[in-house]
Amino acid sequence: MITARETALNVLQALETGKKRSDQILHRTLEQSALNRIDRALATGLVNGVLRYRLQLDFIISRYYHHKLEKAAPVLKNILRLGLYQILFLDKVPDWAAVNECVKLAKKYKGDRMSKLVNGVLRKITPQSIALDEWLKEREPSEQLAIKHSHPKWLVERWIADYGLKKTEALLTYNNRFPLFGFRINRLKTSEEQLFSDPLFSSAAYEACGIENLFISKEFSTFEPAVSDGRLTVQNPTQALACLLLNPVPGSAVLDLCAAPGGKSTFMAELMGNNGSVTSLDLYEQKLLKITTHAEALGITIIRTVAADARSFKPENRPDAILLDAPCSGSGVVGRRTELRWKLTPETIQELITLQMELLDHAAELLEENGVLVYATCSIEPEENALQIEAFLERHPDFSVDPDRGKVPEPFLPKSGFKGAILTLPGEYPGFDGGFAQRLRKTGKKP
Ligand SMILES: C[S@@+](CC[C@H](N)C(=O)[O-])C[C@H]1O[C@@H](n2cnc3c(N)ncnc32)[C@H](O)[C@@H]1O
Repeated sequence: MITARETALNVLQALETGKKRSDQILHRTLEQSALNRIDRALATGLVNGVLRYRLQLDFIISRYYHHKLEKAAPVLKNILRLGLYQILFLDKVPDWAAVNECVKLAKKYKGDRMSKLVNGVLRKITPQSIALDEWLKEREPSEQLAIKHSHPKWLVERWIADYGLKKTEALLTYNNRFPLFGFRINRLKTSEEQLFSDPLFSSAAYEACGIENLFISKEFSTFEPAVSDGRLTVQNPTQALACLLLNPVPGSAVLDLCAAPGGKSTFMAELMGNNGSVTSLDLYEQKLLKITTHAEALGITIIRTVAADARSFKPENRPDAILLDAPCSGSGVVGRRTELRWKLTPETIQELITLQMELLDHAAELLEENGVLVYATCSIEPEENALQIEAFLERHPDFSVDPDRGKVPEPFLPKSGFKGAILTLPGEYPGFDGGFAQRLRKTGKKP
């Protein structure tokens, strides 16, 4: 029988090739395993925890492992990380049990000599023996934060430069918390009152988030039946803010240029009372199927999907409004996507900035005078957000920022000088991801 810890090790090993995402491998592995619900949760927690805390775990292990950890076999590194993660973070697992399991795994995968080594290293580590602050005190602040909160140093340096030390530490802390789920109530099918009078949800724990018809909760499976039958959509409130900023009116024609998996297309159709048209475009046909299926469950009939490249798509009729929810670094959702922090690089951000620029330029061509363009990302990098817009406005003097706040509730607007843009940092409001949205209008005025 393969245990939860061995399952976690197998998933971590499968990830070493770097091709697949951890949630996909976990899902497939757990589907084929005979583990019970509790052990599945343990395996999932171990994989997510080890991936998130990798930098901190390796830093601590290196103080006890008297060879070069970078040169150790991946399986040995992953066993040591699994052991240390349990010692540091899992109160319910006695340290000796965690160590024994890891020693057994080392014996099975690397033989007697390595199992002795794992035993020797892990037995020396206790939470009391770790003096992280002391070990880090000579290092520069960005490196201290990077290791303490297990994020790449270059990203921490960027955030300190953009947001200062205090806000950076707050968002790093938030990124390591258990991510909350956002849910949107489908007003085409139900109301908040009706939904929560359903006995299925009468004892469910949830919290209002300051946006009408949206709430957040730790529980996903409790609300799953209402997601399947179309009363709810999983959507983080930050994502909803972009649609509220666009505020599509019933009867209008909206073009959603990067639409899959469709969270924003379906919300816009709901805001329009299922009256008008939403053209949902994405590069990948396969991804568009999700929009069609979910729109059907929601009772939405005004969405038409189109597989095309948004940099060259020509609609038959010009839309009244465009939403461009561009591909981005995702630096605002690092807490939600377990290994994203290690996959991001300054080079990938640069490539995305170029793609976003091309998408914006083509979107600009598709609008009539007076049309509205909302540009959105789930990034908190100024180069993908405010600076991208600044450069766009220089290239397109026929566009202006539009200070119409649509249906965005007051508390989510900047404290002063609203210029059509909303930036949310991860955890700035409980449960909110990081993200950006900017409302622009094609005024047609050229100097
Ligand atoms: C941030 S996601 C959109 C999320 C979506 N708006 C939602 O709320 O569910 C970006 C999407 O852009 C699509 N995409 C990337 N490059 C594209 C292109 N050149 N043309 C059209 N879609 C593209 C990706 O397939 C991806 O689904």
